Amino acid sequence: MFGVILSSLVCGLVPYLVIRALWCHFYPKRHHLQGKHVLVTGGSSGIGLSVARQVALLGAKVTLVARNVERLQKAKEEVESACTKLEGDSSSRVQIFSVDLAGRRENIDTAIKEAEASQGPVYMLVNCAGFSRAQVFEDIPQSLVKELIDVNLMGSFTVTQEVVRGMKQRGEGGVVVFTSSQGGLVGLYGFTAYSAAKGAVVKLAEALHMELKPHGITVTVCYPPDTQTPGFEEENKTKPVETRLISEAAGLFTSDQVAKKLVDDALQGNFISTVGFEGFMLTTLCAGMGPVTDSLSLLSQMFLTGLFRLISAFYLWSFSNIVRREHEKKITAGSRTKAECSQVFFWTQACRQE
Ligand SMILES: NC(=O)C1=CN([C@@H]2O[C@H](COP(=O)(O)OP(=O)(O)OC[C@H]3O[C@@H](n4cnc5c(N)ncnc54)[C@H](OP(=O)(O)O)[C@@H]3O)[C@@H](O)[C@H]2O)C=CC1
Ligand SMILES: CCCCCCCCCCCCCCCC(=O)[C@@H](N)CO
Repeated sequence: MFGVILSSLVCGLVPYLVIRALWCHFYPKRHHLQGKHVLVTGGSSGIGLSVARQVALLGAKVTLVARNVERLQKAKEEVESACTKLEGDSSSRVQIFSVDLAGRRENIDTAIKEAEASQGPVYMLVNCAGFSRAQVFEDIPQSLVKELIDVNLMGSFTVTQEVVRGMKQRGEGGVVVFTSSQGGLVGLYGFTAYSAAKGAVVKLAEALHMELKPHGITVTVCYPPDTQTPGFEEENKTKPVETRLISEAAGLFTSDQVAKKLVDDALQGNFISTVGFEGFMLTTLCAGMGPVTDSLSLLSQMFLTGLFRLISAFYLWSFSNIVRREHEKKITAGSRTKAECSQVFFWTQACRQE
């Protein structure tokens, strides 16, 4: 009986996913970017840089915001050279601003005002600036918790506040994108501080979506899995083995794959954007009472949540196996060291006695 239900669900899933992929591809876009101003925070590297390249290729004027000036300059050249085949002067297409989004609010406000003064009002804002650090709970210094929240949550909050004010006044609609993470939907080993910061971004986006809907401004949240970027390389230098093994369950993608899906979803006005089958299952399962932006996603959530909850139990079981195995390894290694220590102890004692 259970087998019949499960196999019919799985058989239904394949054609459904094909229809879904076709729908997403051919569904008409709600927003267009030709000649519009797109501001990308974290646009000098990784996912943000890929987003900047994609929107520039769609004819947008782009502002990149980050701290390091050399990386910004290099990113500007990269985006401009990607656009050489487009009509018009590509050198005036991209401008850069060096601002610390975890820093003083006046600097952030001034940069946005200057960016709008030269490229026109921001039509699309992509909050991509952020970082992650994985560490065991009790080892995380307060300063790191604060920094993770300041950059990932408060940075997005402040920039969006400033941009949305203008968007609402003009009444011409717009797009706001937040970058959370799959680790913002499920709390993972090593990500106590990071998951908290990225989870908060999701709730900020849900509430803002409700406020902005009557103004024709759509909100999208991107939930990337592990993505090959300089930020990811940095995270890997100190990441606990448990975090690495668990995260690997959702696969590894390129920043172009994540950015392409992000831009497609944002232009269609979809609230959720993710890549990969695990991403699809996770965002469907965790839809909760998030906004309904397209009927196909609502359908998946209605019919697949139960099945995906069951599947999640298997994933969680394998995750706890990873954690237990690593825990046992540490205990064995620990007791071996203790045994070695005591051997050394006896040996030195014996030497002393001699
Ligand atoms: N790569 C991954 O596996 C995943 C990434 N994400 C999220 O996607 C986003 C992009 O990540 P990714 O492309 O990997 O990161 P990168 O480190 O490659 O790029 C981060 C960008 O943000 C900028 N930035 C960081 N801190 C600040 C700050 N305080 N003020 C202004 N700009 C800042 C960086 O420039 P500069 O340092 O010069 O300021 C850089 O342009 C992040 O929010 C990340 O958490 C989510 C899930 C997975
Ligand atoms: C039906 C249920 C399906 C469940 C699938 C579960 C898969 C969970 C894996 C979560 C991966 C989290 C990666 C976070 C990456 C990240 O944010 C950092 N790399 C940032 O740099």
